[in-house]
Amino acid sequence: MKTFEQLFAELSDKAVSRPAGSGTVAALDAGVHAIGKKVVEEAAEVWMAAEHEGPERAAEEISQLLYHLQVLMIASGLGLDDVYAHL
Ligand SMILES: N=c1c2ncn([C@@H]3O[C@H](COP(=O)(O)OP(=O)(O)OP(=O)(O)O)[C@@H](O)[C@H]3O)c2ncn1[C@@H]1O[C@H](COP(=O)(O)O)[C@@H](O)[C@H]1O
Repeated sequence: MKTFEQLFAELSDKAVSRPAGSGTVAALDAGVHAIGKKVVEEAAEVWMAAEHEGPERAAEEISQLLYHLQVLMIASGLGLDDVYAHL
């Protein structure tokens, strides 16, 4: 288990170190357009899970949406504080 901040630190490191086989590196190389499409797809899956599939599936889909949002943040040059400033 990891927190939002721990995952963001891990993904930020991977963006720099670019380890072989990393899905995050592949997503970053695909670019903001492709990552954005993934965010929209995952958001729809969150909605469907929450409405039809129960809390456990909703939690799983929400974790995936948070992951893709973090990849989009990194691809856009945004840090945690840039987003937290608006919460
Ligand atoms: N938390 C996640 C995470 N959540 C979601 N995903 C990605 O999102 C996909 C889930 O999307 P879908 O539900 O659409 O499943 P899918 O259709 O089978 O996936 P695709 O065919 O679209 O890739 C997964 O296959 C992963 O590619 C994640 N990929 C990585 N992480 C974590 O990110 C860290 C870095 O990962 P790597 O960069 O791969 O090393 C590690 O701690 C991982 O646990």
